[in-house]
Amino acid sequence: MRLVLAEVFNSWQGEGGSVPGSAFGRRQIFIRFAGCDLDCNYCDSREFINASSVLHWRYEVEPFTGRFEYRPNPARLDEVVDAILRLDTEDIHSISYTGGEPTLQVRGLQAIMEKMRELGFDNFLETHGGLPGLIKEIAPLTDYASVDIKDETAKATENWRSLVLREVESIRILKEAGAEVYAKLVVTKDTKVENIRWYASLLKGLAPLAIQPREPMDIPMTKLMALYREAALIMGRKNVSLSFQVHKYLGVL
Ligand SMILES: C[S@@+](CC[C@H](N)C(=O)[O-])C[C@H]1O[C@@H](n2cnc3c(N)ncnc32)[C@H](O)[C@@H]1O
Ligand SMILES: Nc1nc2[nH]cc(C(=O)O)c2c(=O)[nH]1
Ligand code: SF4
Ligand SMILES: [Mg+2]
Repeated sequence: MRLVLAEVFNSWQGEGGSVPGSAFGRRQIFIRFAGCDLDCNYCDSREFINASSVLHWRYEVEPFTGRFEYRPNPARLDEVVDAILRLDTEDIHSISYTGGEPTLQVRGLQAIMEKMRELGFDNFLETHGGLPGLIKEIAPLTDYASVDIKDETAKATENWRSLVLREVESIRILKEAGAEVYAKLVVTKDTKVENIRWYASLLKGLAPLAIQPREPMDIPMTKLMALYREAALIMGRKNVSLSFQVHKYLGVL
């Protein structure tokens, strides 16, 4: 089994806010897969989007040291598991599978999620949710999931509305498989209120929503407050939270 990875590191989960299913503030070991089929204009992992150009993966030998060992891609499953276990600080809430888009390598993702569950870890999936057929294959191995709802302003793909509907379908699949799931929505100063209403109507009664300002932040607080309020009026005041990328403020991966 081979995996094309970007990096493996141990950090605090910096996103998700306080919605049920969020691991915000918890220790996680992150496996960042290379490759993505979308093109969000704000993506902070753009260097890993084209998997064929990611010739090496790296793992941080000690958390927060910025010291890495580099290995050639594709990675063997056993060497990735070895890197994870070396990074285990014995306070790990779950393993976070992110990227790029982890579900694009669904066989490798399945294999490592199985292995980590066997070793007693919970699995946390960070996904754009645009591939419900692949989500179906790993849903039984998923304990927690953050599924992005790509706002129109992300310009992630041609047919944006169809992507959002597929993301909602992925949320449904993960919930039915027993995972704790929340939706994450990156918003900008140009995010439209009528789109917030549409997302909130799709998510109402299905999953809570973490609203995350795009970094570097360009959205005025009054606008962020208005978007939050629109979502809460539709979804219920206990089902919406803010989420900031706190790891960027801490200066950690
Ligand atoms: C890099 S993506 C990888 C996982 C998956 N491809 C996705 O988009 O959900 C991880 C998370 O970072 C968020 N993200 C990426 N760049 C960001 C930025 N500049 N500001 C805020 N959130 C960002 C994404 O929206 C997503 O929730
Ligand atoms: N600390 C930290 N928390 C994160 N939450 C989601 C991340 C991601 O890139 O998927 C991420 C990340 O890159 N670092
Ligand atoms: S889906 Fe995720 S990895 Fe892909 S471009 Fe968007 S934010 Fe980046
Ligand atoms: Mg990140």
